[in-house]
Amino acid sequence: MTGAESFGLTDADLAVKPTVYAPGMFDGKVALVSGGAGGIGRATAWLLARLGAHVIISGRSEAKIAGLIGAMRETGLACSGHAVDIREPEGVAAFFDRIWDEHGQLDLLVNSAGGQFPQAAIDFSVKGWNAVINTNLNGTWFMMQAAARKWRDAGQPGSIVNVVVVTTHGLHGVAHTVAARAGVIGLSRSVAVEWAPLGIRVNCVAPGAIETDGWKVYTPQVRAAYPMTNPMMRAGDAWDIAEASVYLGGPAGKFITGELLTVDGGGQLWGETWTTGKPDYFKGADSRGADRPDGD
Ligand SMILES: CCC/C=C/C(=O)SCCNC(=O)CCNC(=O)[C@H](O)C(C)(C)COP(=O)([O-])OP(=O)([O-])OC[C@H]1O[C@@H](n2cnc3c(N)ncnc32)[C@H](O)[C@@H]1OP(=O)([O-])[O-]
Ligand SMILES: NC(=O)C1=CN([C@@H]2O[C@H](COP(=O)(O)OP(=O)(O)OC[C@H]3O[C@@H](n4cnc5c(N)ncnc54)[C@H](OP(=O)(O)O)[C@@H]3O)[C@@H](O)[C@H]2O)C=CC1
Repeated sequence: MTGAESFGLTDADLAVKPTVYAPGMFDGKVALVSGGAGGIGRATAWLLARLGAHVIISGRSEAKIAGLIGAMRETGLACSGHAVDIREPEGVAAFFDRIWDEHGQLDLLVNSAGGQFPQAAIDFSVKGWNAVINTNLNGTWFMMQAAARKWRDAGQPGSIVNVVVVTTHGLHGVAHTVAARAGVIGLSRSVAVEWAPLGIRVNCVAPGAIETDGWKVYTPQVRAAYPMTNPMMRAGDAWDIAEASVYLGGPAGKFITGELLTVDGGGQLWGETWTTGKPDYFKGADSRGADRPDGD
């Protein structure tokens, strides 16, 4: 970790971190990264720009976007950005109009905007549930549909990568996001078929514990236990997800669509993820208490 208030890779790291990909791989291409000034989106934006793409960065905060654009332009990379709330379909549609006005093309959309707060599902408020579903399911869909309409109307091919969450085991304390991301995964598989005739590929990347500023919603005790989420006994970094997204979304993935790539250090096979802390119940039989309502 880089300090008390900031987690994960810095712009200085991202400007020089070695990559497995060839320079110039995205020359002449335009890529859009939603949540592009966040941790995973930021790494993806740096990687795509370093590989030659003009990268468009979106998010809600103008200030965060401006900071990233300043840092990337200082190193000579091509980028631009706009504040767009993915939950607003009209704003999203206008944003894609602007992209086509300015560039006349888009080759890759990486949907990294998203997030949730940790809470026991039984306590979710209606507003909290809606905030997470609207952000992660509806917002991702508005971005996907707006991109696909532009590609269809322009007769251009395109590629979408949706950054989701691992949904295959009972991820504790974030049931709202698991519901939303399972929706995105199902949606992606369906439109991978519907949009194949349009030359549009749609894939998902499911990160495990990846150290970013997104971790600020978790307590220090919860964060300290994230290495226990997988058999490698460590967190991943945003570059792991950026390189996976580029693999699926770029030329290496040209025969891949409707796929989900899990990048979690083996966490689906072994590990424990407790986003609100490990409940006494799961610490062993002795801590269950005699009054457990198990029907016995
Ligand atoms: C292995 C790790 C697993 C995954 C890790 C990652 O993904 S990390 C990287 C991912 N990055 C992130 O996760 C980034 C951090 N997450 C977020 O920014 C938000 O969770 C968001 C994505 C929903 C933002 O949507 P937004 O701007 O609309 O949100 P808002 O702030 O305005 O709240 C709306 C309503 O939600 C409710 N509510 C909110 N918080 C809590 C809470 N703690 N407690 C209870 N309830 C809470 C509340 O009802 C609130 O309304 P109120 O009562 O205030 O009137
Ligand atoms: N880090 C991890 O361990 C894991 C992350 N993920 C997922 O990966 C994705 C990226 O996470 P990460 O980079 O770590 O988190 P961050 O919180 O660092 O980045 C998420 C970005 O999403 C943007 N965002 C949130 N809501 C909206 C919205 N309504 N409209 C537009 N932009 C929005 C935020 O930008 P702004 O503040 O400007 O609105 C923020 O920069 C998320 O979907 C996350 O849930 C999944 C599993 C694990």
